[in-house]
Amino acid sequence: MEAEKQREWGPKAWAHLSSVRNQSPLIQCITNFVSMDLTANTLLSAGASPAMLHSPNETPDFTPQVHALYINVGTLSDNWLPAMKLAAEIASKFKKPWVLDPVATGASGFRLQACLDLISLKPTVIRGNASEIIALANASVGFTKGVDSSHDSTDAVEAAKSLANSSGAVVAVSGAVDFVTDGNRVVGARNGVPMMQKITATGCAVTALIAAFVAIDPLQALEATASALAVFGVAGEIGMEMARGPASLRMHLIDSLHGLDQTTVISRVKITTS
Ligand SMILES: Nc1ncnc2c1ncn2[C@@H]1O[C@H](COP(=O)(O)OP(=O)(O)O)[C@@H](O)[C@H]1O
Ligand SMILES: Cc1ncsc1CCOP(=O)(O)O
Ligand SMILES: [Mg+2]
Repeated sequence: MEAEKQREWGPKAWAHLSSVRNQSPLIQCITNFVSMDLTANTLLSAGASPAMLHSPNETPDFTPQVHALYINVGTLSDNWLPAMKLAAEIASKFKKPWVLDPVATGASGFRLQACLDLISLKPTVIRGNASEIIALANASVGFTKGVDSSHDSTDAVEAAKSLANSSGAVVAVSGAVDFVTDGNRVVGARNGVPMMQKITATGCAVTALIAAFVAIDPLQALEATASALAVFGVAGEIGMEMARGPASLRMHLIDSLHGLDQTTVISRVKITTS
């Protein structure tokens, strides 16, 4: 029964990737300075259309036209926060899915409060590493080593369920296993390689990919999120076969994501219901 369920995920993940390629959803990204390049290139190599527009002067015109919005607080500053909140409000008003990456949310009270305020604007999906999801679920500063996690993803499954229940969002915790939950169901995506942690902004990039997958399947956010995480992980695995270290993995990961075919996705995606 479990093996049968797992076999259903490969075609599902392929269907999501194919739809992104066919529909090329427009994704507005309000993201950090570190991640802009990798995020835009990840979206392009998956077939989506990234746009890094963040001015509150253009958000009222632009956000209603996008297929999904991505907000990432990685290099948060006072003047960017109102722009993020405005974009989230407009996305919610126009029923556009939007996705939050709460980078280093436990690092300061300012960052934590910013993320809690953004979560009150009803994101469709929240994706963080284990320390970020634990900090949000506890609404407490601490738990984190800057932008990197000091916990394993398995440590954060209960926190993820609790955050999903309190926020109404699908919550994903990345790590060796990427867990995705709506507060009730929990699935685990078991693709990827540890070297992905040695490239800055892979977390940011996969959250953007989640936004693209949710853009083309907004009513099944859990399935779209798990598919995006698994597909990104498969691209990392194939990239690692050619890489000599983090810098070449970054290049090969993007190439592999661009070149993924049906047979590869269906045979390599590992998603289980836990
Ligand atoms: N130990 C690991 N094994 C396989 N993949 C991993 C591992 N750690 C992280 N990843 C992958 O790296 C990407 C970034 O995740 P992570 O490092 O947890 O996020 P962040 O960069 O936000 O801290 C995700 O696609 C995740 O699945
Ligand atoms: C290093 C760094 N500092 C602020 S944002 C950022 C990038 C974090 O990227 P990720 O969360 O994907 O590792
Ligand atoms: Mg991160």
